[in-house]
Amino acid sequence: MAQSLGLLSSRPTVIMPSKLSSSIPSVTSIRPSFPCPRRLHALFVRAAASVSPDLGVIPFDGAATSSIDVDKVTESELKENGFRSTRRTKLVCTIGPATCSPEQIEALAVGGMNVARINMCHGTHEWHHEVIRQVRRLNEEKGFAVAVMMDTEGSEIHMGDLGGAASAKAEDGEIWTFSVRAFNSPRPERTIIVNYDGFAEDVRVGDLLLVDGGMVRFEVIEKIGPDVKCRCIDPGLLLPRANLTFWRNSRLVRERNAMLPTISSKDWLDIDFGISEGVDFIAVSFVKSAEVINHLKSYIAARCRDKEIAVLAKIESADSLKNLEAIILASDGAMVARGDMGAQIPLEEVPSSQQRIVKTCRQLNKPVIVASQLLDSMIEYPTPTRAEVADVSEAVRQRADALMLSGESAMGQYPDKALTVLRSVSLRIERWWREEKRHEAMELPIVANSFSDKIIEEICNSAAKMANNLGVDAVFVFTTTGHMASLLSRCRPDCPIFAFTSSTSVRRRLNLQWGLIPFRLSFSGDMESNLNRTFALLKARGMIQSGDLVIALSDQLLSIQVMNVP
Ligand SMILES: Nc1ncnc2c1ncn2[C@@H]1O[C@H](COP(=O)(O)OP(=O)(O)OP(=O)(O)O)[C@@H](O)[C@H]1O
Ligand SMILES: CC(=O)C(=O)O
Ligand SMILES: [K+]
Ligand SMILES: [Mg+2]
Repeated sequence: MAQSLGLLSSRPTVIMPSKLSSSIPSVTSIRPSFPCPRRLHALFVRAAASVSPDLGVIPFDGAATSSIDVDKVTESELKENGFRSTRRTKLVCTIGPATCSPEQIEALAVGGMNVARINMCHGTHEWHHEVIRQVRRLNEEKGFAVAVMMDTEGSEIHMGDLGGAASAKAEDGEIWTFSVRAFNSPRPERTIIVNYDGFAEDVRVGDLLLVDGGMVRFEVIEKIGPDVKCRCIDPGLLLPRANLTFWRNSRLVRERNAMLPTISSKDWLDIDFGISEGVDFIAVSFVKSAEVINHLKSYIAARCRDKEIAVLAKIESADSLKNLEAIILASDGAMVARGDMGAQIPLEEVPSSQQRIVKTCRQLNKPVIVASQLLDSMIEYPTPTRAEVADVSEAVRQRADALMLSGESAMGQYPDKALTVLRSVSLRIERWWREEKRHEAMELPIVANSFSDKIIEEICNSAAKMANNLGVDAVFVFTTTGHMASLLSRCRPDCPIFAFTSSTSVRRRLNLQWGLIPFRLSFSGDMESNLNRTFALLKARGMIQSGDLVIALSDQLLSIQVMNVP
């Protein structure tokens, strides 16, 4: 069932502007017949049009005005449970062998996936292309707004694949060889290929070699040319292309590998691929400084003028924590990549780093994802551990924008169940904290760097405060660039935020941000008519009801209105 319905059309097809047939009523005939909304309080903050040159009025597009894009899942959630109970925390799923079929991707979307992540450490461009195609098809045919995030490999040291094996078990006391040799013939047993040529020179006998942040540990016992012999001291499962770090005297060793570029030659090719595929986000692994983010952003800007790709900084190294504020300021968002982070800083420092990153992102108005091992045991088991549920709750309580599944959805046995756990824990914890009014207010510094942005920011702060004080059902924001919606999200109001944008790509990018329910809708500079039409469209689909109290904002008019749905 298609999810882009004309107001008066019951045709079960997607109505794309170009495909609208003459049988669809014209704009004038679909105007709702009820009178304009009764204003409880009408507050207009109008500023001269010149303050915001980028907020031009979108041409009134007759064809597109008759429809609104929303997916069936959002629609039925709103219908059945009302605004208040919608999930605010967004969910990112890594797509892998367990979830790459069209049916599996759809099951994830239905289960609440907001962003699909593809990890360029694995798979071919053809494989990733097919995944992206499936996500796009789902969006077009079913009205979803699932964004695609490409995650770069980065040039940190990692193992090669395991000669086709899905995993290998390393037992206590076993001797394994780590080598930079290229083996043509079948490789000898217990041999692991390392991607970094300087490996044998950099390690020393006595060093500890940590696989995957310490999931398996080895001690270096001998170096023979390019081969490094190691004894397993903490047994475990080796996974293909797992990350490797080495430690000396309890400290992470940063030898020449510290000089490896953040974006490798292979990463640049992957980024070109991502640009050509029109991915929505590029997450950069092992960011060390803001420069690399600035460099990538100008690279992207020079190559795609018509579409925007947001750049997310993955915070997973000691360097990235050192330069945190500058990196986040330069980026469009960040990821707390706890997997590698736990291999680069002491494990006991990971929780406080997470809290610091989440807070910094919120203050700087950048979306933040908490990632890795949230439900790790669900790779193998159908129920999470209590500790995992507590970990998910903590990230929700910190009000991170999004939570991410890695192995749980990429190669685990219970991807859908893992997503259900994230969804239900998020909903429950959000409601609990909201009802008990347990959230501490956070000081939100001004992020605007122009006067027009400052106006928008003040409007959002005031609207969020009003929304809480008046107990409104939802804030509606008509946003061209998405910026106003994200500033509202930053305030983390008690009610959900309906974000209307005429751009499908802005809609997808907004889907990563806390509390936003993004809709695609063409709108004009005339708020009266925008509101009437939006109310009519949403009411026709049962998503709002007469009497609902809403606050409506527009980034074109710079206005705040409070009203009951007529
Ligand atoms: N496209 C893929 N093809 C095959 N396996 C995959 C794919 N994506 C993920 N996996 C599997 O899922 C596991 C966990 O996912 P993922 O690699 O995303 O973890 P991660 O810790 O987030 O990675 P990284 O730190 O490299 O970004 C991987 O070790 C791999 O076995
Ligand atoms: C997600 C990721 O890259 C990590 O946790 O290391
Ligand atoms: K990666
Ligand atoms: Mg990582």
